[in-house]
Amino acid sequence: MKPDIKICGLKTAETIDRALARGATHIGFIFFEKSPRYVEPDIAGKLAEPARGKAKIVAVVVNPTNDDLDEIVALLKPDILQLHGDESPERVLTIKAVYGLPVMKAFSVRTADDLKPVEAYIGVADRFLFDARPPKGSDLPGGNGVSFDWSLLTWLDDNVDYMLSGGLNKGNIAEALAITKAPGIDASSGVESAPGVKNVAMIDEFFDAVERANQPETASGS
Ligand SMILES: O=C(O)c1ccccc1NCC(=O)[C@H](O)[C@H](O)COP(=O)(O)O
Repeated sequence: MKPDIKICGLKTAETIDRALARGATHIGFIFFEKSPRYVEPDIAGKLAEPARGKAKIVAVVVNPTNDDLDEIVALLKPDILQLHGDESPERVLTIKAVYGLPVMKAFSVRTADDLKPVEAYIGVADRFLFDARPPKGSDLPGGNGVSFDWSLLTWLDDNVDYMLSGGLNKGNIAEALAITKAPGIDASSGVESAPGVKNVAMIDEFFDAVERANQPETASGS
């Protein structure tokens, strides 16, 4: 089955249009000021308008305060909040109750142990996003362009709904999907020509690679 496809860290109308035209199911805006993908909430709100009703608008936040969320929710009107920090299950429940929005909880993965905390969020978060653990020295909790061992996800129960993330690009997405059968995928650096600079040709190439990976195999001899 074709996975949901999220293009994250968008900052321009041109790249949002291309992601939508190619069938992105989710578009993400980054509200982490140190990121080269950071956008002011009011700008993100304007950029997101063409996507409304076509793709889910995702606000990516890291350990947000209530004031942060008040502003982002008012100006962006997201469909989903992606919590990409150390938010506890209790904090996730509070955020869901206050804002009435589904939450996608991100986890940084390098070893099997990194998946143990997931259990406490089952039935709490609406979806998970499994990203690679940031490399040493990185200031960014996400958007580092590095992958993790995808086979770690094969233990997951079929009813754990998630997006696979971390260093996905046109060259590795077929293998990532073959190993994980992920119900959703997320790409950022892999469709950028420089940190924070999305590239329409690379967006096209990524979607082309996903389409190729999803073509049914033709029976041999037919
Ligand atoms: O992308 C960022 O700059 C970022 C900063 C702070 C928190 C999260 C961030 N990204 C979240 C995402 O969903 C990215 O798409 C994900 O980490 C994958 O990024 P990449 O490895 O570059 O494809």
